[in-house]
Amino acid sequence: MSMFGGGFGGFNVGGRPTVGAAGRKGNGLPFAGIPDDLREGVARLEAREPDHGDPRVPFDPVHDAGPRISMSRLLIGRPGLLAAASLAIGVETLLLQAGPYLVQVGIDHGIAAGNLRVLIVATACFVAAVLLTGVATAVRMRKSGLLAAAATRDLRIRIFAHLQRMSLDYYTREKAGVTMTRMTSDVESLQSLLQDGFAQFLIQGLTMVVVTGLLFHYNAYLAMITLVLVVPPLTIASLWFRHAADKGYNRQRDAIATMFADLSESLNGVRVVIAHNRQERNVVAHREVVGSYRDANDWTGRINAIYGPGTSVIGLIAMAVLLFIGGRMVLRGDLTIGELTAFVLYINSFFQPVQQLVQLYTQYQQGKAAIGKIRGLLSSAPTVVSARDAVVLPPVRGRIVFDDVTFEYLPGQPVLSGVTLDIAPGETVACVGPTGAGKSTLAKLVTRFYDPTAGSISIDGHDLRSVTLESLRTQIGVVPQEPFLFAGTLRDNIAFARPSATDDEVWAAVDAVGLRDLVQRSPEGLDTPLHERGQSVSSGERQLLALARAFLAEPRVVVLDEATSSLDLRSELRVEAALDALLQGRTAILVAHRLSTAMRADRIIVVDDHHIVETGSHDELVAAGGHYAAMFETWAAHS
Ligand SMILES: Nc1ncnc2c1ncn2[C@@H]1O[C@H](COP(=O)(O)OP(=O)(O)OP(=O)(O)O)[C@@H](O)[C@H]1O
Repeated sequence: MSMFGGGFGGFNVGGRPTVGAAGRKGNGLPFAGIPDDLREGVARLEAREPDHGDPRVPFDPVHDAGPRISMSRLLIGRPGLLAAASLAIGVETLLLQAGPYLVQVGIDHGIAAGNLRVLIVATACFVAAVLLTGVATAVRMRKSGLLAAAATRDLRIRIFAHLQRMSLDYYTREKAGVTMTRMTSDVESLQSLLQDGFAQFLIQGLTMVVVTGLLFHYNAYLAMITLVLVVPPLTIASLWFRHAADKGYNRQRDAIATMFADLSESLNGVRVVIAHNRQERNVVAHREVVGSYRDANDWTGRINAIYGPGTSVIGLIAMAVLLFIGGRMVLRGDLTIGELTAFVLYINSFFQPVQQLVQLYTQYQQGKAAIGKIRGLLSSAPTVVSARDAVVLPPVRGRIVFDDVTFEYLPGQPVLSGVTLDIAPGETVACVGPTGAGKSTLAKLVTRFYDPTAGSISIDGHDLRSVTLESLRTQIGVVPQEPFLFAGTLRDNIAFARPSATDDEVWAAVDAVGLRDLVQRSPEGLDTPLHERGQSVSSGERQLLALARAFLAEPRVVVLDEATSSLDLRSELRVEAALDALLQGRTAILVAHRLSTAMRADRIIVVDDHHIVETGSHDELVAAGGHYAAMFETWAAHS
């Protein structure tokens, strides 16, 4: 098991980029070093640079190796911060309850006894208690804020690492928006719970204990009446609320996830939406989704609206009853006015926590629902993983063998069945056939995006399942049907599989696919930023960039799913020339949508009805007069 930092060489994820040896030699600068008069300024700047520390996320490519997520684990993850925050909470709570006691002392021993000195001391103590409370609150907020930020940062990285680990089928199954919700709204609701929720929970709970003690200290009889009047109705109301809130908050989290999913789909598909005039319908559909979210909120709002004021009324009635009973005790001389005042003030401090705890319970429910969802995500395992005893695939020559391979996306519905194929090192095999025949699926099996349901695929005699995924994928270059470009520079995109590539190597790849023009035309050359998903380049250029990316990765085997979008003749010729350069000396599997591409291959296989129905060179297949010959005839007649 390797830590993130170790796995990525010189870069410590979440921390500062580590400085290379050359950089260190020159006092942090590669060339002349830092002049003495600037050194102090640089030291100051460096000191101010945020240090993100060690994210403490163990990375395992197979499982999420971290401990099971739970509220208590998140809290005790940073014991120092927790201890400091707890201490501040204790001080804050006790100081907050000093007020009514000092009022009682001021009234009974100051005002009623006519002693100004006592009144002044009581007032001064009151002010001091307020100031100290302020300090304790500040310390508590700072420490719990740090605790929450650290815990949620670790959690975010852990979820992200898990998403990197998941196989393709997960992303086909799960909506991107739902996954985004786990990373955003769910983690945020946990953050607010850790930052403020738990501290308040402790403060209010502790306050109730302290105040109960004080009520008994002032008058046990009155305290007993308070408990008898208040505890039974509060318990019944709280049990009801707990049950109702559990249901409500789970519903709310699901509704948020659905809303995000709808939003992200609309944003990703915005071009199609505009082109097909779907805006109005989409608004209607989104209104439905937002409507269910509103309903979920409405439900939780309604139960809060019953519970909150309900407990208030119980508290205030109890206060009125106690004012009457306590007042009679004062009249009889069993209680001083100061004691009654303090008692009534403390009753208020007894109910306020109940009110607060209601709000906190709401927050706790949200956090608990979020933890459940995150735990569900983290416990889902990738379906395609390196076996425990997997070996590193040595450099291959590139012989690929399909041995009686059957594959089903859905149980009982084979997409490929009994496929047997032997591809020689350096051979280019084009895969043709009708739409939906299973050509792309065949290509995905070679890159181990999926594992065969039955049979096996091997490369140079190694079953794909017996070698590590990393070593397999470094030797297989994939050019997908819809090349994806990332927001970043041209260089970042071309050197995606090998970020350490030198400028010369990047330029060699650019030249190999004939993109020098584009790079030279771009305002900042290789450093020109591309827009998200490469929207700022044409689709032909996107394909060429994807080919350059594969070229630079120098794989032994190339799997290329040809883009279906038609290009103008000039672009098509450029793509074909780039393809020739890429395939030179490599084993290649081409999913060919254009017969002109298929014709250039050493061998063509025709996939239809889950099987390879024909195989041979272009001339052989045309001469055989089968499926391929018919396809070729139709194609020739239309071109
Ligand atoms: N993730 C999936 N889950 C379920 N079925 C799938 C999935 N991906 C593809 N299929 C189905 O498998 C079959 C083969 O799909 P595949 O993409 O391999 O076809 P293809 O021959 O490459 O088609 P095209 O020429 O249109 O690209 C299709 O019927 C498709 O609907």
